Amino acid sequence: MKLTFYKFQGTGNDFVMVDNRQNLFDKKDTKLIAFLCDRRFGVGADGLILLENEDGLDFKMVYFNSDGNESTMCGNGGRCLVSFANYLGIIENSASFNAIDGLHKASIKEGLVSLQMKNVSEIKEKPNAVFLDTGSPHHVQLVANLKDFNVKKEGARLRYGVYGEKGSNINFVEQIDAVNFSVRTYERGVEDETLSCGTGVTAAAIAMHKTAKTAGNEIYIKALGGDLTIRFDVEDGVYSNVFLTGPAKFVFKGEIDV
Ligand SMILES: N[C@@H](CCC[C@H](N)C(=O)O)C(=O)O
Repeated sequence: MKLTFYKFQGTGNDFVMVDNRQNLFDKKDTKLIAFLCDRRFGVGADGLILLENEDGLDFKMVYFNSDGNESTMCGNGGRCLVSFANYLGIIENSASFNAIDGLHKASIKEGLVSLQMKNVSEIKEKPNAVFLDTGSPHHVQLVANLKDFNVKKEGARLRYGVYGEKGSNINFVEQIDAVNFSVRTYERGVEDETLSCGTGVTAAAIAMHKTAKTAGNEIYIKALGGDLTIRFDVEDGVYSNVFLTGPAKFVFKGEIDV
């Protein structure tokens, strides 16, 4: 059987997209999803996303990591899915959709996709790191000389050593100036560094504000695969109106034997 797929990327975080509005895709087929994400034998991606119907909303997002397992929210994936919905003609420049962490609103302007993320209030400050959930769990840690930092080795050590089997994504951050930061992320479920992680840079921006490394509420992040902006309001320790903005682009469409 042939499966039609679409490849999208957001700051280098790349995804296989499948239009599953007819519900034909077997979500329990972990091996198939891992195969489609495999960079040597399949299409190649950090994750796979199904676009499905949702009553009263534009669509529903179902996200799987490249290991084939369904996971929690993916910020760059959500932005790419909005771009995909626009490509399919389901939406024009705005969208409301459901994901595993609830309702998301998004807009497309001047080629950039802006996605509203969940509110964040529970933020755990540890001696050398911050842990918070921006739709997915994130450890955020400042390091010196991020460019030469061994993200894969240290990320894997913390992911399993501190957070166990359930795990966490691990973000390493270097401050550039008052509102600019560089971030590199080790993603669970990919079990490697990716070029960018949307929920990760959102977590990094909030963590930097919470620990007074910045007083800004518009933070600019350099990921390996490109630049992202995070804006938020904060009142009584609650971060709301959190928006993640950046490019989300169509790469190619294809068919694969499955
Ligand atoms: N790349 C994502 C995060 C995807 C989820 C993550 N790997 C997990 O399982 O927690 C993003 O852009 O947010």
